[in-house]
Amino acid sequence: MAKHDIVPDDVPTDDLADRVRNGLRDVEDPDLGGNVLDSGLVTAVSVDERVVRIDADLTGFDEPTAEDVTEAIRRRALATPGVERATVEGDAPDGAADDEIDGPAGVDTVIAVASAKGGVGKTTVSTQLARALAAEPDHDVGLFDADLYGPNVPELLDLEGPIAADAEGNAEPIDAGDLTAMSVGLIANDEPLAWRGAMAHEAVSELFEDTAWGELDTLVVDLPPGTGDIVLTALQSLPIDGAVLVSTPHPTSVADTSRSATLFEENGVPLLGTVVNMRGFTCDCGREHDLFPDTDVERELDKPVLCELPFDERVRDFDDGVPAEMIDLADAVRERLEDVDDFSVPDHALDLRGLPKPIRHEQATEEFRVTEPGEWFYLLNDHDPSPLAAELVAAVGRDGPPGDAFEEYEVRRRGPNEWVMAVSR
Ligand SMILES: Nc1ncnc2c1ncn2[C@@H]1O[C@H](COP(=O)(O)OP(=O)(O)OP(=O)(O)O)[C@@H](O)[C@H]1O
Repeated sequence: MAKHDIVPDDVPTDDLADRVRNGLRDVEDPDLGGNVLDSGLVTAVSVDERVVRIDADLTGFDEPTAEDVTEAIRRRALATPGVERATVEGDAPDGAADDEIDGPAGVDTVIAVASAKGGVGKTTVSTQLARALAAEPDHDVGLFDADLYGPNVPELLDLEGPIAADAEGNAEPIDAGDLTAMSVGLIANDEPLAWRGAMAHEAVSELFEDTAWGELDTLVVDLPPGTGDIVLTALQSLPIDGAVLVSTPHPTSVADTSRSATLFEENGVPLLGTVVNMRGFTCDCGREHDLFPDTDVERELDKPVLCELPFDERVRDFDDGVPAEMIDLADAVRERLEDVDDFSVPDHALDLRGLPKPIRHEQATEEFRVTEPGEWFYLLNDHDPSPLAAELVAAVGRDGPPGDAFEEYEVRRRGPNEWVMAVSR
């Protein structure tokens, strides 16, 4: 029988938090002995109507112990007359942290530029996009060249090392006119770049994290090409707010770009759209030629085309003013960022971060079961919560994929260690 069926309605809720606290004195702290309240393991108990939230400090425990103690706390809270639901939220147990790195504190927005293949104009687009964004008054922009296999930004912007360190020992980005830049090329000393998996991942994330970016409105990241491990780890570890894909209109390039789009979406990185590069050219007689008139990139990728660039010297000119197409691209990127940002998470969202994994599933399904049809259910997690969706579907007696089983269903990554699932039954 469900808990709320056996609790009389006249149990007063005003001192419910005290009664839950008293009950928690029955639960032993497996580390310090004594009870979880006096030992400081439970740091707060709060009540909203009949719903109890208990904050617990689970650091110092291994995962199985954290799981046991969390469950004991939750069950004891649920046994308190008047409690309808109980959730335990806490800091992660030792060893539960993942690979994701925190974003630079002073950087507002991180935009990644990616391509399925090398040579399609990714670096050209990232560099021009950074220049175009920096052309807006009072908009501070950085450019991070994470393309390990072809770090061409120093060459394009005429940048040279050595890289200086600030007082904390962090690398100072190089002044590149209207923007600041950092490149793996600046630390490689012209050596052949034969990076291997783990080393490559560390180089990208460490340089990103250890650069003293300061206060920036936007940081543009030129990712390595492809859909391999390095791109995957880069997009999982860097706090990317939105990604721009660069493709030529050639059908095979579009097909490869579609695979990149899937990879980004599967990893919760919002796709802002595609830049179609080298779409056509204007010949000496002044006539414009579309090289692939039959390719409709927007339809094939089902993503907005942010701009189409001609094959033209102006596009790769970094000395004079920023080409008009790039200013339009910067506007389109800003507009799309507003669309994808439009996803606010209410305070009452169920925050599963820091809880042992088996407990997370139970808490999520229990909470979800008692949401009313039509009511939104939000949960926060520190990694992709999509696998949980099938359990939510089953919890309310439905079947099929969550997109079909629910009225609304969306999963978004909002930054390192922060994923949101929003469901309306
Ligand atoms: N629209 C364009 N018109 C003319 N030349 C272009 C255009 N876009 C890119 N290029 C040129 O094409 C070449 C490849 O571009 P770029 O280096 O930007 O590609 P990439 O995808 O970053 O390549 P890699 O993966 O090798 O770093 C460069 O010489 C660049 O100047």
